Amino acid sequence: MWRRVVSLPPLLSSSNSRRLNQVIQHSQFVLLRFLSVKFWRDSVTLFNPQVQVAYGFNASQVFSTQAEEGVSGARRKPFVTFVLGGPGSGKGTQCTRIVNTFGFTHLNVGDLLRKEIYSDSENGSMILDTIKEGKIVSSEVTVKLIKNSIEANENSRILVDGFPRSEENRIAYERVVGVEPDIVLFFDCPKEEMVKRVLNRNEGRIDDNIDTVKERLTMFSELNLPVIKHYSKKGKLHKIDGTGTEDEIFERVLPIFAALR
Ligand SMILES: Nc1ncnc2c1ncn2[C@@H]1O[C@H](COP(=O)(O)OP(=O)(O)O)[C@@H](O)[C@H]1O
Ligand SMILES: O=c1ccn([C@@H]2O[C@H](COP(=O)(O)OP(=O)(O)O)[C@@H](O)[C@H]2O)c(=O)[nH]1
Ligand SMILES: [Mg+2]
Repeated sequence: MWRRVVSLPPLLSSSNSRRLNQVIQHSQFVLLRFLSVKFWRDSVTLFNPQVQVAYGFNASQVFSTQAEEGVSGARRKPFVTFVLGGPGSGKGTQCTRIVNTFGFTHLNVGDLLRKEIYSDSENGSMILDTIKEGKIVSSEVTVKLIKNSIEANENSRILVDGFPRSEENRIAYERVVGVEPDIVLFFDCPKEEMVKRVLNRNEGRIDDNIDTVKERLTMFSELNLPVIKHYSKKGKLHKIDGTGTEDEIFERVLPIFAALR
């Protein structure tokens, strides 16, 4: 199109025509450069992790969402389930079943913290001491680990196992992540049964001993039960009888997720 315009005017002398041609070619070059720099800048911005964090998305999520949702392209936030219950109540065991049946991703927060101990991170020794004592690791550390894991995850369904363990944990999560969980499971189990299970767990955990489990049960009653009450008031809580065989308990879990399909 540019060339056609240039070749049009017999009204111009050949030197004027050449000059006009040069001007137009230069304009074309400037325009192309402008467009390619703009495209490059937009791409860099989109893939910049800080920008992604600021806007609460990552590029892979944007693109997978577009694939999932067709034309709308709006980001769909993951469906997050918090899984709560005392030590040994069967959270991890039932999460594995939910993953296998409903395709969730399992974020075991205790495991995330234990990984920090073995990865020589700056918080490793503090986390080790806290777990050994049966206390709760500071929200600053835990929420960051959870947020990073959720952001790195491509699955739209996530189980957060063993968090929040206190109201302070819950409030920090909601402030940093910016959303509440969609539903909350609570495996309700008598203390004697929980102690029996923990002492038989046999996974070589430093906190699976009678002194730590006693402290964990105190922490559970004082700090975790208020979180459970909070979600109950909000209508998000599914209280599940955590006694009986693993199969029997999973039978109680099934309808909760089947209803979401
Ligand atoms: N219904 C059950 N009956 C007996 N033992 C169980 C049951 N569910 C889980 N366990 C066992 O109890 C221990 C604690 O279960 P786990 O899933 O790790 O609980 P949590 O994550 O709540 O601490 C594990 O050794 C597990 O195999
Ligand atoms: O959000 C969490 C989850 C775990 N922990 C620590 O990690 C320990 C083990 O947690 P895990 O969920 O692995 O134990 P479980 O309840 O499954 O026995 C807890 O006692 C706490 O010391 C914590 O501080 N905050
Ligand atoms: Mg567990």
